[in-house]
Amino acid sequence: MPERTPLPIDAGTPVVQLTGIRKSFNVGEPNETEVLHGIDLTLLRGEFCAVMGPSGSGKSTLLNIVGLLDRPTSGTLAIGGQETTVLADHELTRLRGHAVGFVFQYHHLIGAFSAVENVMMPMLGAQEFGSEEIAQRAAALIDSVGLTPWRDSLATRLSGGQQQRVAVARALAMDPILLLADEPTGNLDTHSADLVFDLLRRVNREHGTAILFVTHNPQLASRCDRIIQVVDGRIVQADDEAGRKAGREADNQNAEGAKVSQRTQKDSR
Ligand SMILES: Nc1ncnc2c1ncn2[C@@H]1O[C@H](COP(=O)(O)OP(=O)(O)OP(=O)(O)O)[C@@H](O)[C@H]1O
Repeated sequence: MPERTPLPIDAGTPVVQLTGIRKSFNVGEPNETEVLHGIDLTLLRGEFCAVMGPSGSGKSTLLNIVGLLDRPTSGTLAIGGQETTVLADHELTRLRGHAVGFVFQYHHLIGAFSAVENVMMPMLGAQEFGSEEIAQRAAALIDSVGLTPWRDSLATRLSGGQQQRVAVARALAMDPILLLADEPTGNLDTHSADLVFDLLRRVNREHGTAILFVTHNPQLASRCDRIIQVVDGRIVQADDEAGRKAGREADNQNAEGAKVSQRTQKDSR
C-alpha cells in the first residue's frame, strides 16, 4: 500500500458514533415510513464490523447515512469526532471525500477508463495531490491490490473480481478513516469473494481503517471482529466475542498479506 496520510483523529476518538439515528422516507403524502428506529453504534479505529440482517431491514439505509450520502431524520452522527448533522451540504461533501471510501456490490467503474485511471478519479478534484503524485499513488494502489499486470487494461476487460479489487483501490485513494462496503462480494464467485475479503482484511490490519461490511454471507461475517444484526430498522444483536473468535480462527488459516498479493496476481480472468 502507498504511504498514507489519513485524516488525523485521536486514537481514542471513535471513527463513527451514531446516537438515536432515525430515518423516515416520504412515500407519498401524507405517509411517512420510518425505516431506522433509533440506531446507536460506535465504531473504533481498526474495527472490522460485519452488518447482517434480512433483506429490507435497513442495512443500506444505515450505510448511506454513515457515509454521509443521506441525512438522518433525527439523531446524531459524528465521523472522526466531527458532528455531521450540523454541517452544510458542501461541508458534508468535503468530509465524505476525505474521510469515507465506498465499495458497492456493483463496482461502478468507468468502463472506458483503465484500471489505474479509475483509481485516479477521486484524487483529481482534491487539492492535496499534484498530477505526478496522483499517478504514482494510483499505480501503487493498483499494485497493492495485486493487479499490476492489468494496470492499463480497460475496466471492462477485467473479471468481476478484478473490477471489485480496482473498486477497493479507488475507495482507498483519499486515505479514508472509514471504508463502507455494501455487499462487495455479493456478485462474486467464492474464490473472488475470498480475495476481495482478504484484501479488505489486509487494508484494515495494515492501516487501521475501520470497515462496515454488509454481507449475507455468514462465513465471511464470522471472520470480522464483530457482527451486528439489523432487523426491522433496529440493531438486535451485537455479537462481539463470537465474531472475533471465529474471525481469528479463519484468519489463522489464511495467507498473510504478501501471500494474498501473490494469489491475486495468479487470479486468472
Ligand atoms: N429512498 C427511499 N424511499 C422510500 N423507501 C425507501 C428508500 N430507500 C429505502 N427504502 C425502504 O427502506 C427499507 C430498507 O431498505 P434498505 O435498502 O436499507 O434495506 P437492506 O437491508 O439494505 O436490504 P437488502 O439486503 O435487500 O439490500 C425498505 O423497505 C426500502 O423499501
